[in-house]
Amino acid sequence: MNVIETDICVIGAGSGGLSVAAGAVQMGARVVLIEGHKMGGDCLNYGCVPSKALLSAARAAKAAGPVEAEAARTRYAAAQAHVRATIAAIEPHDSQERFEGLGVQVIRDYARFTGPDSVEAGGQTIRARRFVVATGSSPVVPDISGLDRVPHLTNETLFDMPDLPGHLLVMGGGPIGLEMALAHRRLGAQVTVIEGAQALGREDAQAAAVVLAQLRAEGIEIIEGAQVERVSGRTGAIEVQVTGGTVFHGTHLLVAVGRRPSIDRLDLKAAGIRHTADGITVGDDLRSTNRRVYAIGDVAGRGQFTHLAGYHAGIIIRAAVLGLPAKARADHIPRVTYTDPELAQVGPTEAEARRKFGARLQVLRVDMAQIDRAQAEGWTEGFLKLMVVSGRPIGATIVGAQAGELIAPLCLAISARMKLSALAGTVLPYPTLAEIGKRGAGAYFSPKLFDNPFVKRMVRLVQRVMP
Ligand SMILES: Cc1cc2nc3c(=O)[nH]c(=O)nc-3n(C[C@H](O)[C@H](O)[C@H](O)COP(=O)(O)OP(=O)(O)OC[C@H]3O[C@@H](n4cnc5c(N)ncnc54)[C@H](O)[C@@H]3O)c2cc1C
Ligand SMILES: NC(=O)c1ccc[n+]([C@@H]2O[C@H](COP(=O)([O-])OP(=O)(O)OC[C@H]3O[C@@H](n4cnc5c(N)ncnc54)[C@H](O)[C@@H]3O)[C@@H](O)[C@H]2O)c1
Repeated sequence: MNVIETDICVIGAGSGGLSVAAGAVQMGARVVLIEGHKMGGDCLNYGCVPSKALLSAARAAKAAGPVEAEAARTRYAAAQAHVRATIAAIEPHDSQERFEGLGVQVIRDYARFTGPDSVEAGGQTIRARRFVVATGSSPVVPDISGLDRVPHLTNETLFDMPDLPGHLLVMGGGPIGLEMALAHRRLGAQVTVIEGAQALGREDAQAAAVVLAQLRAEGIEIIEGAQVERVSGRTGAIEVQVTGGTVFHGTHLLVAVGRRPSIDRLDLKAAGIRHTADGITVGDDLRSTNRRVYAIGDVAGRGQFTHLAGYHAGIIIRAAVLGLPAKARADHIPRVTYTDPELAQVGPTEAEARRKFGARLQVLRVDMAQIDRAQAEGWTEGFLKLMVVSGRPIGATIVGAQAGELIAPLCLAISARMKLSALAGTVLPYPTLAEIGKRGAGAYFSPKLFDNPFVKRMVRLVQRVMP
């Protein structure tokens, strides 16, 4: 068998793996990149990109107003075409040709470890100084009675549906379930979300309530506390039975109940790499139990976001390419659910911050309705919560129009561990929605300035003596 010797061997050409490969090769390392399926991974082909493209088409459909069934089907076909066109526009950036052009040796096959310092793929053995496992995750299809016999969709098949479903049943009220529920509702389907616990249960409860109320107002049925126990039927006539015996009827079923790390094909044992059900076990340095091997992105079990995989890639470049010490932080990683309104979070929620900081935590709240631009646009639903400890922001929740954009300056402030005074002192254009962050920071200083007897005495004194 042909043996390739290299500096860095990256397994998985998705968000994390591509970033490591591009960075490492451009900095002078020899890089082998192994991909078993599509270049670009989940985000480009089955995740962020198609889901946001479908949501965009759905927003346009809502703005255009309701149409008859036949027109809705045509509109759905156009929305799917927009999804394909968006992927096609981004694809070249993640392509084999581009990476080979950068000097990366690309092997198209599934890789498996054959020892602590070797993997096999494409009929070749690859020995590397460092390995980076970036194999991502796949949809969980739970062991529910009947599900193995009933046709169901996941994020890997949803974007290829030939026709608009009449009534989409969505199992799971997490970000995938709710984003796709909204997209399909706006494109003309009936939609029922069946959630075993609480929809958006990981999020700030007040913020989640704002989103859920709006989704229900758009006609999406959201059932909470309803664990799916049995599934039966066929495409066109599907029945889902939940705890308590209630049965929901629909034409199609989307399973969106979480993700599992993609490790089955890797033979991790052969390389002495330990893992749990969440993913490959790594420390803050992202090193596995085999010191030559790092794990990043979804497969590292520390969160499932493209920007997290990209951040991990930067840590690897520092550690494995430049040989510098590097540790991954987790306190500044944002997330956004792209419903309407959007829900954005960076750092801990109020409840998480209270558990950690107790009485040291101060929470500042600004309602969207207090922002002039929000009034002008009619986007008054939602709020900002700013979690502050010792004069520094440590977390922020924004729910409302464009929350995903509005969270950016707070991500910067938390990531750079800036003081609130920096936010409060920034001059922002008026009238913008972004003023909400500055208003939150201002709310921290207002009582200190305006309700302070010492300040009032000082001002009286200054006014008396000032010529
Ligand atoms: C519907 C949906 C919407 C999403 N929306 C967002 C969003 O809006 N924002 C966001 O930040 N995140 C979003 N995500 C999450 C995001 O897609 C993932 O966090 C991201 O893709 C993880 O990147 P990764 O590099 O870890 O894995 P991936 O991008 O999944 O790449 C892993 C690659 O490894 C390959 N592979 C697996 N096993 C092997 C092997 N043994 N050998 C060789 N190759 C292998 C796979 O084929 C794949 O190409 C969404 C996910 C889904 C499912
Ligand atoms: N906008 C984004 O950034 C974005 C979008 C989509 C996905 N993602 C990533 O992908 C991950 C996975 O998303 P997801 O929505 O699949 O998973 P999730 O784990 O976030 O949510 C799954 C939901 O399904 C429910 N559930 C589980 N079993 C059930 C059952 N038998 N019956 C009914 N409900 C059940 C859970 O209670 C949970 O609320 C996310 O956590 C996120 O990291 C990110």
